[in-house]
Amino acid sequence: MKKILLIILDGLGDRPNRALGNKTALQAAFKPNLDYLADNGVTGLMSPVGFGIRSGSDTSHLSILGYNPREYYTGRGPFEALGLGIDLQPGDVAFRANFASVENGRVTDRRAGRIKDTTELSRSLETEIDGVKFIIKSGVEHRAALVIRGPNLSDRVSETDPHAINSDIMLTKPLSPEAEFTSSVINKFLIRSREILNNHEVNKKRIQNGEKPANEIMIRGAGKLPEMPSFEKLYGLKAACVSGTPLIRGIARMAGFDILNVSGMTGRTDTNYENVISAAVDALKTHDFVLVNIKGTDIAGHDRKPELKREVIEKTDRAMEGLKKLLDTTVIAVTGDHSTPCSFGDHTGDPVPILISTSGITRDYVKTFDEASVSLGYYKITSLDIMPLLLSYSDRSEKYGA
Ligand SMILES: O=C(O)[C@@H](CO)OP(=O)(O)O
Repeated sequence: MKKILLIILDGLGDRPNRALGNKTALQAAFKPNLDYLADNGVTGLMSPVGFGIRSGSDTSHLSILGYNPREYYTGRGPFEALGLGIDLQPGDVAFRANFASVENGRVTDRRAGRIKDTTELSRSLETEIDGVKFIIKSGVEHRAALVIRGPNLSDRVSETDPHAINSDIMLTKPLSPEAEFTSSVINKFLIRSREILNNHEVNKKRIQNGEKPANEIMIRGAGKLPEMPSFEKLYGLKAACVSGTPLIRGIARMAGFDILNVSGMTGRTDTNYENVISAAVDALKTHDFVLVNIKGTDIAGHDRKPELKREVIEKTDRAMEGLKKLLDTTVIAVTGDHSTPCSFGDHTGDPVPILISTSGITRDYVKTFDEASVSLGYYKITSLDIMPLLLSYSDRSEKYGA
C-alpha cells in the first residue's frame, strides 16, 4: 500500500490570456517538476462537482475528498468558522464575511484592497443584540467568519454580498417565515457595524494613507454545523491538511484531519512554498493521506493577474523538486479545485487538469501539465471520481464483488 499526496492549486484552471501570448498561466509557466509528474503518470481533465458546474472551493474540496456536497453541504460559513478555530455549536449559524470598501452606499471593492489585518476591526464588532451573541473572527486578507449564537436562529437568510462592485450595499432578508427574527437581528448588527467601521481609527488611517477603508461587512454562505463521517471512517486513512486557507482547514477539521501549522504559510501569494511542500512530505511519514492547498493561483485569477498566476505556479513547481524521489512509496496527484480564469476574474465551470503519478503506473502519452495537453490524457472525470482513483492507485481499494 502506498501513501497519498494530493496537491490542489486553488482555481488552477484558466483560459488563454493575451498578456501571456494567448496561453494559459499553466501553458506559459516553466514547470519542469509538474511536467515530470505528468510525463511519469496518467493525466486528464477533472470537472469539479459535475460537468460545467461553477463550484466554490467549499463544494469542490468536499467532493474531491469524496463528500458529495449535495448530501453534506450546509453552507460555506461553518467551514470558515471551524477553520478559524471557532468551536461551532449545534444551533449556531455561521457565515463567511468579507470586509469591503463602500463609498456613498456603493461597494467599491469587495475585498477592501485585500487588507492585510482586520483583527482590530473584527474585535470592535463583537456584541450581543436581543439575546444573540455575534462572534467575529478575522481570516486571511479581507476574509472573516461571523457566528451568531442564541435561541431559535435560522440559517434561511439571504446574503448581503452583491458579488459585484458598484452595487448598492445590502441588508439580509428572511428566506422563510421562521427566519424573520434572525434576519432582523442581523440587520441591527450590520447597521451598527457600518457606524463602528466608518468611525474606526484603522479606517481613518487607511484613508489618510490613500488606502480603501474596510467599512462594510458583507455576509454569505449561511449554514449550521454539518454532519459528516470522518475521513478515517470512510477510507481508513489517517489524514493531514497543509493549508493556510481557513475554509480548507475548516473542511479538513470537519473530516477529522490533523491540521498542520507551517512557518511562513500565509494563505496568500507570498506564502513560503518550500515550507508548505516540505511540511507535506514530512507529514507523509506519520499520515496515509496529505492534502495540500495552494491558494495563490485563485487569488491571481480573481485579481485578473495572469503573470502573478504563472509566478505562483512556477514557485509551487520549484518547491516540488524533491517529490520525484517519493514515487516508489507515494501516489502523487495534482489538480485544481476549479478554474478561476484571469480573463473572467471568478470561478467558471471549465474543467481542471489533473495528474496522478506513482512508480509502476500505466502512463498515458501526455508529457506536459496544462489544460490543452491533458485533454489528450486518459481521464475525463468529475471530482467525485478522484478518491476511488487514488485508493486504487495506492492499492487500498476494496474489491467490488467477489
Ligand atoms: O475567498 C476567496 O478567495 C474568494 C472565493 O474563492 O472569495 P471572495 O471573492 O469573496 O474573495
